[in-house]
Amino acid sequence: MSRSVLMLPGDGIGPEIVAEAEKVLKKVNEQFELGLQFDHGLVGGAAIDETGEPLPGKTLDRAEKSDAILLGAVGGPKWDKLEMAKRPEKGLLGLRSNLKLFANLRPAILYPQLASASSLKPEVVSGLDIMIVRELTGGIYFGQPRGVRKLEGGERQGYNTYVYSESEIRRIGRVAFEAAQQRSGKLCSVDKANVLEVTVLWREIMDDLAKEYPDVELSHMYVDNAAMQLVRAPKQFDVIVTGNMFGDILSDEAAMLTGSIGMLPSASLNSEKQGMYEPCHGSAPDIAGQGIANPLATILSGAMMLRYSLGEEKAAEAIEAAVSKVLDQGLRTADIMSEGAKQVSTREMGDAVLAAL
Ligand SMILES: NC(=O)c1ccc[n+]([C@@H]2O[C@H](COP(=O)([O-])OP(=O)(O)OC[C@H]3O[C@@H](n4cnc5c(N)ncnc54)[C@H](O)[C@@H]3O)[C@@H](O)[C@H]2O)c1
Ligand SMILES: CC(C)[C@H](C(=O)O)[C@@H](O)C(=O)O
Ligand SMILES: [Mg+2]
Repeated sequence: MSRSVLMLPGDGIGPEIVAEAEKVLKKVNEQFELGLQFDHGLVGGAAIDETGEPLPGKTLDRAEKSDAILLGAVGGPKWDKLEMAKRPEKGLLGLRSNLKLFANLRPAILYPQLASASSLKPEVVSGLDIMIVRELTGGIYFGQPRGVRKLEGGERQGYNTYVYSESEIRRIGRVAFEAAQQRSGKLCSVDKANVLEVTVLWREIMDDLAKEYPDVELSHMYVDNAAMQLVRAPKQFDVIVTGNMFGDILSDEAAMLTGSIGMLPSASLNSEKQGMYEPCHGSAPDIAGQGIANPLATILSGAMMLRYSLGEEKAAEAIEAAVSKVLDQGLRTADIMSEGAKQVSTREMGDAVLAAL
């Protein structure tokens, strides 16, 4: 059976890290006879430069037809002066909303080899394994109305709208409860229900859902406290479920517990389990073109793709084991470098994973 994977490298370090993930995926494709066909497309700034649009129709069409997508990152200062609707990030958000990729899974796992790279003391983070379930196609990112308007008197006012419907909350809630069932049975829902009505409803629906999952212990936490607890005692969390913007912020925070944002992969799924896979980090314009970016988050996103969209658990585990092996060998990109380790480039890291497979 032939399945198609669309590679969307994007901007900045995107092409550098996707090239390494592609090598790795092609190798497991051969080893495990997966029958994957690889195609490439344009998104973000790269697409603007070529076509004038951050999400060209051709890319969306291919994305809709593919079994899974691997995306690098989009954005960068070159396009920051464009109006919002034309920015590279619109291409990414357009893919997420058009493909209805409402469930964003962001696992923050500390590899024991990287304990000293974590922002926290080893005893606070050792064994850390958190799953952040972020709602991805709603909330303040997509709420209407939005924009910048002129007030009486001429002053301008920027505005966005934070909305969630019951059904949107319920469907992401189910993903999180099911994830908790498969893990330790603990779920923490993060909101701002002391201030925002939209999250009062969020909390109510989560409580309602909890009745259907008696084996899951549901707790609630305000987002400001959750941000603090993540750096105070992160191992109290197993699965976290939250809205689009809070999830964006908390996942970057959680990344540093694992040593680097360059270690955090993600899966964005729709109800058909079609998925887009991407590292949680951005296009890192400050290090683009230098060959020093960490490709592991993207390589691990490739493993998530094999697991969640392609049903190839063995191949996914092989990639994860290979990543662990290169870390055992003491190989580190600059962002996770520590004393006594050997610093390698983006390409050398990809080659090492390839060799470890
Ligand atoms: N999914 C995405 O495509 C995505 C995600 C986040 C940000 N962005 C975009 O990326 C651009 C830059 O955003 P930013 O600087 O706020 O965030 P960023 O994640 O690109 O970079 C933040 C910091 O982390 C470092 N970093 C990121 N990835 C790394 C890696 N793989 N290896 C080593 N270091 C890494 C960068 O060098 C930088 O110092 C913006 O245009 C933003 O909108 C895109
Ligand atoms: C680039 C941006 C639109 C995106 C987001 O905010 O979702 C990014 O920060 C992410 O975490 O994937
Ligand atoms: Mg982000």
